[in-house]
Parts: sequence; structure tokens; C-alpha cells
Amino acid sequence: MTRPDVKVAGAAPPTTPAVEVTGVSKRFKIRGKPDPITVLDDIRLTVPSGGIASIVGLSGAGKSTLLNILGLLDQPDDGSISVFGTNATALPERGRASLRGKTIGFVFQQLNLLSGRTALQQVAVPLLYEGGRALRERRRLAEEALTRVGLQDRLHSKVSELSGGEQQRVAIARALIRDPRLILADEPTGALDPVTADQVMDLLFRTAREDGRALILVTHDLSLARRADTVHTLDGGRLTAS
Ligand SMILES: Nc1ncnc2c1ncn2[C@@H]1O[C@H](COP(=O)(O)OP(=O)(O)OP(=O)(O)O)[C@@H](O)[C@H]1O
Repeated sequence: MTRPDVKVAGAAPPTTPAVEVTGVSKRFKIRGKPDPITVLDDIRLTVPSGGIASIVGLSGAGKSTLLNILGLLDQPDDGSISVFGTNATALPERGRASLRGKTIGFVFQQLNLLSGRTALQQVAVPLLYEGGRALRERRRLAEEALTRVGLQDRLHSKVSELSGGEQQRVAIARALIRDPRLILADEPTGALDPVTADQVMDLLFRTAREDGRALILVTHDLSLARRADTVHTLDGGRLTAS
């Protein structure tokens, strides 16, 4: 007899989406204006586990606002966000921070790297927030993450001594260090020359595809956006799939 709580070998894999956004709106109060502006209006988005989605839109369309909400860094005014089946909107701030730390890695155009630190120290920073790992273990994981992005020979270089593309690879290694099932990337190659940008994007896509991580990419670059499984356009506060 099979107990209902025992998983049967060969059963269908879980189909819980990485992200499920329902009816999300966001308004901002503008100084000197009586009425708030609506930046996001009834947004719906589902990104399957391991899926790659891109979000495009003109400057000011609300891409970063949406990404901040998807990354649980900001709360919507209406609607809900579920991350791997957990309704994050209903959680208190601490619960959201914990879910964020366990499941999401961020790669931004602004690297937010601390220039005085070595690549190894920089990449290990998220493990300090997590707590509970010995220094030796943190170093081993950081070395592993830097090796994955091809920087095994630059472990002890200060970030200020690295090129823009190398710095962005450090940022990717840092985003991967806690093994997130979802990566959020906001114009990750916006500051790089086209050849280096391509190499960094190849790395990001490869990392997502090979490891089955979901990736949500915000970009102005349409040809880059088309490499995703689904392309979504943000315009007038509405998100439409194209
Ligand atoms: N904290 C805030 N307070 C008031 N207005 C805001 C705030 N954050 C964003 N906005 C406004 O919301 C709109 C969308 O901004 P957002 O940064 O999300 O756009 P974006 O699509 O990412 O633009 P870009 O491509 O130029 O980075 C803009 O009009 C911006 O001024």
C-alpha cells in the first residue's frame, strides 16, 4: 500500500512556478501633484520554475519598480506575489527577507561592489548575512562560485583592479553563492561594451539553463530580450506578453 505522504518514484515533478504575480499595482506620490501616478496597473506574470523571462519597456515605464517588487524589496499597493508557492505579500518584512535570501539572487547594472575588498571577500558577503558557516566554508564556496564564472585566477584581486566585465562576473558569482532558484537581473550589461556584454549575458543564460534556475531579465536591448523563453513589454503601467 502506498502512503499518501510518500512520494512515488517517477511521479511528475512539482510544477510550482518560480514567480506568480496577480493584479499587482503600484502608485507613487509625486511632489507638488495632488494625485499619485500609477506606475504598475494590474500586472499579471507567471514565470515557471527554470523559465527565462525578459521585461522590456521605455525609460520610466516602471521596469525597476516591478523588479523591486518581484525581488521582495518593495511591496505593491494591490495584488500579490508568490515566490515558489509562498505568498510573499502576506508575510511580515522578516519573512520576506528570509524568503528573498533563500531563493533570489540579484544582478544589477550598478554593481554595488566594495572596491577595497578582494573578489573572494566580495562574493562571500551574502554568506555573512546568512550566518552559521565557518570562514573556511565561506571561502570554499566563494572560490567555487568565482571558478564557475571563470575568475579562478583573480580570487585575490581587489574589485577596483578588475575590468568592467570581470566586475560584472564577480557580481554574478555573488548572486549565485547562496544557490538561488531565481535570478533577477536589471540591465546587467548596460555599462559594458557589446562584446563583453555578450560574454557576460552568455554566462548568465548558461548559468540559468544548466542549473535550472529561473531568470527574469530587465533590459532595453530587444535582441537580448528575445533570447528569453517569454518577452513581456511594460507600457502605460500594463505588462503584455509578445
Ligand atoms: N520612490 C519613488 N517615488 C516617486 N516616483 C518614483 C519612485 N520610484 C520610481 N518612481 C517613478 O516611477 C516611474 C518608473 O520608474 P522606474 O525606475 O521603475 O522606470 P524604469 O522603466 O526602470 O526606467 P529606466 O529604464 O529609465 O531605468 C518613473 O516615473 C519614476 O520617476
